[in-house]
Amino acid sequence: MTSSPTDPLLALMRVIESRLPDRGGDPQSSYVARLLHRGPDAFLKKIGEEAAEVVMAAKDAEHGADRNRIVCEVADLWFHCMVALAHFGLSTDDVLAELERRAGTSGLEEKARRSAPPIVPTITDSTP
Ligand SMILES: N=c1c2ncn([C@@H]3O[C@H](COP(=O)(O)OP(=O)(O)OP(=O)(O)O)[C@@H](O)[C@H]3O)c2ncn1[C@@H]1O[C@H](COP(=O)(O)O)[C@@H](O)[C@H]1O
Repeated sequence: MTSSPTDPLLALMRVIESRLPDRGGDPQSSYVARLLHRGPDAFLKKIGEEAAEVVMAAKDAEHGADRNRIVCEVADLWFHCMVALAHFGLSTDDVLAELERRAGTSGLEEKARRSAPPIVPTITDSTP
């Protein structure tokens, strides 16, 4: 377990999970249940939109606009990603565990490892 029980991300994750269709989430009374009921296309579209809004808020902030808009847009993006995680039976704990796994490994090192050419075994000719 990566997060503590008081972690706001964990608390929100549990609320989102409680809105899953097989947990009785009601699309009439819950935005999350409605998104989950509509299926992946609905929340994946929102993730794309919210990601674009993060970019726009950051570009606006570069030109003097309120930086707090970035916070709001990132919150919307995280929230919709969490809905996607719940749909696929995953949670913020899985993401935090992956980030923990990466801790201490330089991003440059990791990038170099990803783009390294595959190791091809050398075949030695043993015919007499
Ligand atoms: N954190 C959020 C949260 N962040 C954003 N949103 C909703 O996400 C949508 C953001 O979409 P937009 O900004 O594009 O607004 P919009 O144009 O109205 O959205 P669409 O019509 O395109 O869906 C809005 O409807 C927001 O209300 C959220 N809805 C819910 N939560 C959390 O989820 C919990 C459960 O919500 P319900 O399932 O609705 O009870 C809530 O108590 C909150 O803690």
